[in-house]
Amino acid sequence: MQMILYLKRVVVQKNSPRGVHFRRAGPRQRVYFEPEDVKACIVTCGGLCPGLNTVIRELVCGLSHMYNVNDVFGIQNGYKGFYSSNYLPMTPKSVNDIHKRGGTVLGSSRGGHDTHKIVDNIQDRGINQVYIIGGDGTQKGAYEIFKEIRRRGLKVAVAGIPKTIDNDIAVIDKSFGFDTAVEEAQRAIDAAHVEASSAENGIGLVKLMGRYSGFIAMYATLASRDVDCCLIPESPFYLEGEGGLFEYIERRLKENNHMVIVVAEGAGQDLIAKSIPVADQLDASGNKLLLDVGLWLTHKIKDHCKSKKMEMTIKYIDPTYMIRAIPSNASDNVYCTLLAHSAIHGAMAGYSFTVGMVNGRHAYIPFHRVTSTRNKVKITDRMWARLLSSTNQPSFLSKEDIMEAREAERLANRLPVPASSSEHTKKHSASVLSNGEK
Ligand SMILES: Nc1ncnc2c1ncn2[C@@H]1O[C@H](COP(=O)(O)OP(=O)(O)O)[C@@H](O)[C@H]1O
Ligand SMILES: O=P(O)(O)OC[C@H]1O[C@](O)(COP(=O)(O)O)[C@@H](O)[C@@H]1O
Ligand SMILES: [Mg+2]
Repeated sequence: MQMILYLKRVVVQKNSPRGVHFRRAGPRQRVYFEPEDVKACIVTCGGLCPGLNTVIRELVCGLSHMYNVNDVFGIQNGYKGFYSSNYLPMTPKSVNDIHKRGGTVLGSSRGGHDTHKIVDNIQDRGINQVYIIGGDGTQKGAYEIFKEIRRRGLKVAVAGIPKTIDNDIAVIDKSFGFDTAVEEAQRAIDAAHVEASSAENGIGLVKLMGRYSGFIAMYATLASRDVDCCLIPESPFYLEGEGGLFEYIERRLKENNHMVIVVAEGAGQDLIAKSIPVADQLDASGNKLLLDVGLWLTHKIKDHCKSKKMEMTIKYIDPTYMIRAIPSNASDNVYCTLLAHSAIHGAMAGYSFTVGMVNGRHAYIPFHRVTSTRNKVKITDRMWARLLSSTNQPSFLSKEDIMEAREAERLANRLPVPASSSEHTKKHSASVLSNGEK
């Protein structure tokens, strides 16, 4: 069984003359597996995300209702559960209500990916469909499992379903749970706004998730309209001097008596490291553990205002785990259902892949495509420009920084050097092209 690519023209990217084609997701006329021979398992890995239980439910119910597959098992607590825990039998009845709960009924974990032990167990237990729900690390793990399965010549389909609250998975339009997280973040921003506006020179500071990508912070800011400044990892900022954060805070407080700052957890890590030098620490999966930018900023702002003899109050709200521990909202529930169904159709057809929506269409994506890069906010793109104009915050960038970021983006996308006068027009038409199939 092979990963089959490029049969259906679904996605055409602007820079590749022949385009990059992914196979369109959906039911196939002919399936590879006989339903009565299927033994499927489901695992959830990495951090939590709204919608995990919905995906699990729809995998179990979809396999049963669409293909009459009833031998489905849950792997407990992430990858290590393949070789260290009992496999849980799952039925449509046992998962009937789980989509109403946050978290994952299967449990999750970081670390513990031992490819050989995992594939040994898949082989010994006669599993022939493996559904793996998780983020970038998990999809790398799924690819390793797929390669080992292929090396051993096993007839096992591996279906990756990308999850991450940070929305940092490459290629796909959006990860499930992201909308729910942005919606929940509004409650924290509202609280920060109420606290700030009820004090004299009040500052509300909200920290949101986003290790390397500031999508939650950016969308939560755009949605709220109460935010005066949004800080994300992709846009370095500085505190002191002209155009710095302190100057902006002073101005905003003078103008409006209060302000709200949203900071993504990965923002300003270089600044913190400079002021509090500590050795890098990693979690069990090898991800860098971040220093608390919210707490650090709170102290820095307080110290600055004290040195300027400015009376002020700052309230720091950290809702990070609250926004990912809730059940998914209606639109994420629908999205989770479609992803689960696409995964089932692909696995039944015998493919191995990561499933996802690409330019509005569900597609089967080769694992390496989603694991080789990370989706990040482009600070030279329209969305970040919209945010800057909605908050009125400083960009913290010099003209040189912007040119440098544009050049890096141009090189990464292998775009031609723009003629300066027609640069905007060219960029615009290229973006339009990249968003459509034709
Ligand atoms: N490069 C890799 N190769 C194999 N497994 C990996 C790799 N990176 C992470 N994993 C495994 O994937 C799981 C989840 O990874 P992690 O980074 O914690 O979360 P996420 O998948 O959400 O990014 C962990 O069990 C980890 O051991
Ligand atoms: O404390 P934990 O659960 O290890 O994870 C915290 C991290 O998980 C995230 O939610 C992302 O997790 P994933 O990599 O699992 O998608 C980050 O935003 C955050 O830094
Ligand atoms: Mg990750």
